[in-house]
Amino acid sequence: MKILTATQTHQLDEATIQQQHITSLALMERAAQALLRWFEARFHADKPADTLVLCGPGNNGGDGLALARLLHEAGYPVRVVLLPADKYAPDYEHNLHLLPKVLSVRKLAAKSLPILDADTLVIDALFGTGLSRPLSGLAADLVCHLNDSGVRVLAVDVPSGLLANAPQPDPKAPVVQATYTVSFGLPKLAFLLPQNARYVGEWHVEDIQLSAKFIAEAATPWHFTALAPSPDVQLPQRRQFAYKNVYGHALLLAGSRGKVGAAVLASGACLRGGVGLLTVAVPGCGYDIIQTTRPEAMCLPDAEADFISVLPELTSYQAVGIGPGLGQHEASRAVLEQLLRTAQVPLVLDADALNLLGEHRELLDLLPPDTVLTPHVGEFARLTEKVDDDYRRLQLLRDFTQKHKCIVVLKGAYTAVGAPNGQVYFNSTGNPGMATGGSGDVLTGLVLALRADQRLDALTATRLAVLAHGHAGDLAAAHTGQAGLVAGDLVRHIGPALQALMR
Ligand SMILES: NC(=O)C1=CN([C@@H]2O[C@H](COP(=O)(O)OP(=O)(O)OC[C@H]3O[C@@H](n4cnc5c(N)ncnc54)[C@H](O)[C@@H]3O)[C@@H](O)[C@H]2O)[C@H](O)CC1
Ligand SMILES: [K+]
Repeated sequence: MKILTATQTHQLDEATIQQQHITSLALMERAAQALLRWFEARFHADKPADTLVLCGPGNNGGDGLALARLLHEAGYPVRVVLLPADKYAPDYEHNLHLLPKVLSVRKLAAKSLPILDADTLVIDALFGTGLSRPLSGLAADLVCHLNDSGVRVLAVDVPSGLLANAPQPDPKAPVVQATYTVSFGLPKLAFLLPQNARYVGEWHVEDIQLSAKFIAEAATPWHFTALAPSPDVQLPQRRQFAYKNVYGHALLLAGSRGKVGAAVLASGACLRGGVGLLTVAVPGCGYDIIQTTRPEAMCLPDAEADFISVLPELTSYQAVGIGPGLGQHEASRAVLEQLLRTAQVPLVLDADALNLLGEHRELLDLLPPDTVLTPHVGEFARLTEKVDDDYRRLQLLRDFTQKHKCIVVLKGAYTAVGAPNGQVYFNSTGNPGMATGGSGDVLTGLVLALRADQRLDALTATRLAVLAHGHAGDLAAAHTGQAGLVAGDLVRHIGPALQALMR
């Protein structure tokens, strides 16, 4: 699913109107109907005692007016407050005239900000994608009043004051802190960034049949990898007569004294990820552990007891993963360097392999094309630079993957997969329960399994692994709850998660 800019979103509206031979007013009515559908599904069981619709002067306000009418017709108690302006959008004017006369409609004045009771539900239809400058004056006062009141807010399209796809030009200007945001057609980039979570709240996208042709042709680096209604990336069925070579033989280098658990988790995920064969290279102290916990895997113990010091001979493998629990011993750094210099097969680098790269950045020039790196934000900062702004971090991600021709999985909520051509794919699955030790090791094992799979290209394999990892987390959390989720639960749910991604 593509993510478009505010400008492209306006063009998309125009294209929809032209291609479908409808008026802009009819498209606004569709948007309002979609909002009503969401509203009824969410609130039918606990109807708000009071719904206050705040309308700005543009089409976002027009959506609000149309929704106020529909809510009134559906029997909800509704009040409307209008933000005064020099000029109003034509469809706003039209919907204002369509409001039933019995509805309470008043123009906002500085001295009479609306009274907000705890059980009021506010609909924020002040500004949408047409926001052209930070909020000021009466609009800013109203938004501060709203945020201070602590009432529930449903933002129409975007929380007012928030730009859809760019950082806030004035960090001091207020932005609506919505409880819910209901948007149209496609998600907005702003929804996916941690720095905006407190404004966006729980977000949803409602279909309003926007032009599929325009969306297909639109150029954008941003994508959202959805699981439903059908997965954006799919795993081919296993063939009845396929040999295990099709699924590849993977080599995993992982573990050091006290961190052999990382090797256990990553190897479990690799096996559950459908790899044909798995060999795990561990320090001597990990031999019995791997042989006992993962009898399906072969094990190569290192001569050193506590860390990995020798790169195994590589000719039998279709993919190699390195990093979980590896430690940062100089001998292990040398193994990493030798791997980067000699490997002829896909590589997956995680955890301490990334920390070693960060410490020895000259090694970045050795990365073979399509190598997959799986840093969290801290590890990514060590590879690039520390930044506070999420938009800036996304730019660094695109620069890094294009410069090094690699794939970076930037882990977090909405994990971003950056491709060598600069495209970025945000993941839709997963939950906060996955912020727990070992979760990343599981992802590494799963990426490794799918990189060894001879049927998949590098980007598809990586996106599939990220989608399945998050889905496994969602399936697991349904049993354990988020707090009770541990990384081993993810491994156990990889099978069903991959099954849901089957073509
Ligand atoms: N496909 C869709 O997404 C649809 C979207 N719709 C809705 O339309 C808005 C976008 O409407 P637009 O008229 O372009 O912009 P806004 O309503 O967001 O605001 C424009 C309005 O406000 C003035 N303005 C801008 N910034 C400020 C400011 N900081 N202070 C004061 N005034 C400001 C500007 O000059 C204009 O007058 C979209 O979000 C959807 O909600 C359609 O209804 C249908 C389909
Ligand atoms: K809004």
